[in-house]
Amino acid sequence: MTTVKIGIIGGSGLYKMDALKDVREVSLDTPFGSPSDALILGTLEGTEVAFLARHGRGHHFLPTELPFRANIHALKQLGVEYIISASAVGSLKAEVKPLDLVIPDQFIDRTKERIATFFGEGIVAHVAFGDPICPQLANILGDAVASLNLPEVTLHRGGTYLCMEGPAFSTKAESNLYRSWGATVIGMTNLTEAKLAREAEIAYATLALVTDYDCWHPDHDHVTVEMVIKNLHHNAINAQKVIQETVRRLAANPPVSAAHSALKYAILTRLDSVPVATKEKLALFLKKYEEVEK
Ligand SMILES: CSC[C@H]1O[C@H](OP(=O)(O)O)[C@H](O)[C@@H]1O
Ligand SMILES: Nc1ncnc2[nH]cnc12
Repeated sequence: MTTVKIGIIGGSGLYKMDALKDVREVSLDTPFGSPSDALILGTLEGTEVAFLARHGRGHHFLPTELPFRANIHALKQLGVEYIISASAVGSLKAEVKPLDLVIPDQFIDRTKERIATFFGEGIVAHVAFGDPICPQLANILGDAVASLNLPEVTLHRGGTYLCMEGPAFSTKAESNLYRSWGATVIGMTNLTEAKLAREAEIAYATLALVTDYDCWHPDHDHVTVEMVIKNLHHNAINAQKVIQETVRRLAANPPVSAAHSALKYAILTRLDSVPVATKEKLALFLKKYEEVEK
């Protein structure tokens, strides 16, 4: 199979990358079911990348229904070492305006109905997640945004992404609570994805595209899908420019990331005592450590 080091996960409003060349589709199966859609392989700035529409190209999956594990496993199967995620978010701070770009460096978890690990069924692992976003990849993403001088867009490097369950948007009381916690933006997808990427030893960073002020701002209407879609169109154009520039920089200088060895000290279970079926399911993640244990 082709090896692809850079994966792109497109969120709401980013269902394809127009600049991709030599485009091919691959439908992959995984021990965790089927990914959200076929993976789109192609070259961007001369570098082979894999693109996946997080909710499917026709936006079929609720955040809760997303096959997060299959998506990350499928990217790992291709050889992906870096994931650039693009996501629509609401702003929880006055200075972070719709159409601004945020590169979060932290998460707060308010999800409740998701499986956010590949482990279990006879194997226990606890990955470090104090820095959930790869700082090196986030820097490259930030530098790419800064170099583009996008009109009317402010870049915010760092910030906390509060990940809620959805699908309904927040109540005003919730939105204000998250503001009191210091959260910067709110969305429904990225924390789960970042955790699984870490377990899969893939460096992960997010380009968060602000579409609204959620429902807390006294001078702005409460978020609606109509509002999000209107701003997403503009955001999707910016997102593609940023991703293209990020891929160019990343391919020229791929950084070493702590994420690439996240499992080194995380697995508590002796691999020779793991049930065969579990070992087979996780073979893609464990093979490098099995050789060490032998
Ligand atoms: C369309 S508004 C809510 C929807 O948008 C965000 O999606 P994504 O993170 O995939 O860009 C948010 O998380 C919700 O899923
Ligand atoms: N206000 C909001 N809350 C949750 N997810 C969002 N995605 C875009 N805007 C959002």
